[in-house]
Amino acid sequence: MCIGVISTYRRRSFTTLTAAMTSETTATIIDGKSVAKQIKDEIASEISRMKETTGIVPGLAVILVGDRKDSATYVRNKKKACEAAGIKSYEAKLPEDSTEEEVLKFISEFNDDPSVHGILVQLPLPRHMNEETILNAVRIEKDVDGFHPLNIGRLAMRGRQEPLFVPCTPKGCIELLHRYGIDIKGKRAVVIGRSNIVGMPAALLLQREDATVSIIHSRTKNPEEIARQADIIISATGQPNMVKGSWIKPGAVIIDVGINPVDDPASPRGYQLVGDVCYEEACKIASAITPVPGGVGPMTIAMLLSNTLISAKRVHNFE
Ligand SMILES: Nc1nc2c(c(=O)[nH]1)N[C@@H](CN(C=O)c1ccc(C(=O)N[C@@H](CCC(=O)O)C(=O)O)cc1)CN2
Repeated sequence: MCIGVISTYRRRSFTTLTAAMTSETTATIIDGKSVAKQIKDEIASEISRMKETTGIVPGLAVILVGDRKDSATYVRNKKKACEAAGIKSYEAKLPEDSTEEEVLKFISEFNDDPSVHGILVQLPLPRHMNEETILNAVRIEKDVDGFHPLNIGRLAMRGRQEPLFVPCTPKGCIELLHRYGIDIKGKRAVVIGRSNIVGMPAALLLQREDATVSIIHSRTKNPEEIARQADIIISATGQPNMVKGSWIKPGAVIIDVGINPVDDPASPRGYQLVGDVCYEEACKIASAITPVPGGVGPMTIAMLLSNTLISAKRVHNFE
């Protein structure tokens, strides 16, 4: 039984379970951790070939503002992953009470530094800062997070200029589907959540892959009914265990982006991480599912390395 928060998405509850839910079917577990490792190995060997033939070392600059523990962990993990792949990392750590101007100054320095091929501002920023102003200051050629409005705009406009980078988490979701041989073309896809970082770009990527896409958000009426039509669900709401078994069509593929801490005094950290989707229930109904942890999370960092390599190759015309 999955226990989650009561969310605005859940307007009515379903009492009848589908037949598949009571059967013994078990979904394929989409192992993001292994896929991410494989991709990071592929990137490391490409970087080593690039270094040998041209001497070029890709560089990634990370800007961290404030003292959030989770953000500090993600930045540390990004740095470690860069080192292992042969990417040089540059770091700017600023205190919580820094001004926007101070952050913009670092962005400007990294924008002008030719050894930096990618710039990333760790999110969320402190509340007194304007995220848009800061993300807009990153040169689009170095926007390895793909959050610049020009890159997002290009993602939305097919047949015109292509985005230089695609946001890492949604890119990782699609990569998982590809690497598990899951067809997207012509499928009904439902994205739950419409954030700029995950939900919206995930929906844009799915429709670029020729899926028929719906987005469920906090004002959607009857979200269960819409979700139950999906062949593929990508959930990115940050609401623990919100998507119950009753939301899932038998045989659907579930990509769970949520990484939600819930109190667990028995665990060494005092909490455990759960997804947006009630995993136990979903495993009995879906054909494939990403676990939390070990699903989409590790792909975010693998895609960041991939975008940094793309940037370095583009700057130096390396094939
Ligand atoms: N500038 C950005 N900020 C943020 C992004 C982003 O893509 N760019 N995404 C998230 C945080 N994030 C990377 O920054 C991130 C989150 C989670 C993971 C991950 O590997 N999670 C593990 C569990 C980790 C744990 O045990 O604590 C997993 O899911 O298996 C990597 C990166 C918000 N900010």
